[in-house]
Amino acid sequence: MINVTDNIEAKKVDTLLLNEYNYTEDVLIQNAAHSLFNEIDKTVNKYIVAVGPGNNGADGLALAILLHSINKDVKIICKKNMSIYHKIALKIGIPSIEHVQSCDILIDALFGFGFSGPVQGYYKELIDEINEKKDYKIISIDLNTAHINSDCVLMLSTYKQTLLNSSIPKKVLKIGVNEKIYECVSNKYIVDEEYIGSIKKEKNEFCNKSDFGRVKIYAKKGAALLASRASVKSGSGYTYLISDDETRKANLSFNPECINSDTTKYDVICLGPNNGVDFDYASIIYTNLDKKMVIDADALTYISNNLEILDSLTEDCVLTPHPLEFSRISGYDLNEILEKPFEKLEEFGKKYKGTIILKGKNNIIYDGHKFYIVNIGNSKMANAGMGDLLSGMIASYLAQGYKTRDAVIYATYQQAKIGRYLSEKKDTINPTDILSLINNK
Ligand SMILES: NC(=O)C1=CN([C@@H]2O[C@H](COP(=O)(O)OP(=O)(O)OC[C@H]3O[C@@H](n4cnc5c(N)ncnc54)[C@H](OP(=O)(O)O)[C@@H]3O)[C@@H](O)[C@H]2O)[C@@H](O)CC1
Ligand SMILES: Nc1ncnc2c1ncn2[C@@H]1O[C@H](COP(=O)(O)OP(=O)(O)O)[C@@H](O)[C@H]1O
Repeated sequence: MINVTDNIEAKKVDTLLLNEYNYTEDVLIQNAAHSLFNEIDKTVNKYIVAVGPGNNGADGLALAILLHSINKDVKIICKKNMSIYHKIALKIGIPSIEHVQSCDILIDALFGFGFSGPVQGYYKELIDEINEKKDYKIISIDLNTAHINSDCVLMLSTYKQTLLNSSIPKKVLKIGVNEKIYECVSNKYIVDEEYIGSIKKEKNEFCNKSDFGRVKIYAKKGAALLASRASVKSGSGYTYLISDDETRKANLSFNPECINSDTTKYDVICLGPNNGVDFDYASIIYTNLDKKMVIDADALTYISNNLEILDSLTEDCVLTPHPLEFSRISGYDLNEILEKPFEKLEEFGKKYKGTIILKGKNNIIYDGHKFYIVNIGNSKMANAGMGDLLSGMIASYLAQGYKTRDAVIYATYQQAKIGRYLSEKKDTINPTDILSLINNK
């Protein structure tokens, strides 16, 4: 998985690599430049590198030197940079220009994580000029310098936290440092295919349906159909729906594999999708504390009026709020949650047991120790019922024996991955579209 760092953590990584592991700035800059060089489009000819005063600028200069080595038409705009790469660039004849000219790619190597706003004077004027003249593609190194209209950001070594809220295309490039080294600095990770592959459970040839657990869902209306169908399709051995007559009747034709009656034998309960807020969730929760539990939607609203329930939750409980539901159960201000989701989840997670997922573009999963971010979904998925579907999927993977945290990660990733696949074909992605593709190879 890829570590996520805010600016303070990125600086700590820098210090750690230099002081504890004996890397030098030059080794890191060289590694960064080679990774950038490998990634950058070399089918075009004209490049301009806008160079800032620090190491972000040095990365840009080292890249310019590599582009020059393969005879590309590369120029630099550099008012000041004390690194050796500036001297080399000038010595080998890379032209230094003062104003932006026509080119194919402009590389923004002005500022990285060492920047602290606002930008004024010379750099402000240069940035305005870069944005104004734009007949080129702008590629930013590590972070897009304030207000630059970047087309792509190539992050170095870690995912930069501020870019979680940006829709600019981006990629993390390795710079020859083992990711485990970052673990003592950051506990935030972007979930990737590699991690999903490592937690995926394969089915034993001699298995039986009872090996894949029993899910009992308390839900009503369309939400009940979505959650229970998602549980069935994600592979739980048995799914039971506890609901009203009308819903069960509809479920019979929509979801024939689901069992429309109660059971005393089950491993997981999923509480809440459109189940009403006047239901007695407290007694179900208190009598099932030995089971795994997914608490969603109306059950979360009920808890916000019965907060003492939070104290009894176990490590095997999953809360699945969207930001407003999280605000209701935590008492935190909604804007504060949106601005500082990690801090707020940590504050909440230190008080109560279990795993929580804060849903949205960035699904942030916190298990009391680490944050796992699933950010491959898209806004076409923002419509009612998506959360109900997710609850059913999480319950299903819990029943199949996934660790609590991993069940949430696996379900969220599968849902978002289908959403990503469908986004190429559709403008709106409904939960039923996702349902039809759950478990497809
Ligand atoms: N460790 C790693 O993982 C690796 C990191 N690497 C690279 O290093 C980058 C970080 O480098 P960095 O620390 O030198 O900071 P950087 O972003 O170049 O800016 C600092 C300069 O900007 C100046 N400045 C700041 N704000 C300003 C303002 N508002 N207006 C005007 N000036 C302002 C500031 O001035 P000062 O505050 O010192 O007066 C200083 O001169 C990182 O993003 C990545 O690209 C790679 O090389 C390889 C491995
Ligand atoms: N902008 C977005 N980008 C990606 N995924 C989104 C976005 N908005 C919502 N989602 C997904 O949709 C679901 C929203 O859940 P929720 O708000 O509880 O929906 P509902 O209550 O209608 O079931 C989550 O799984 C989330 O991942």
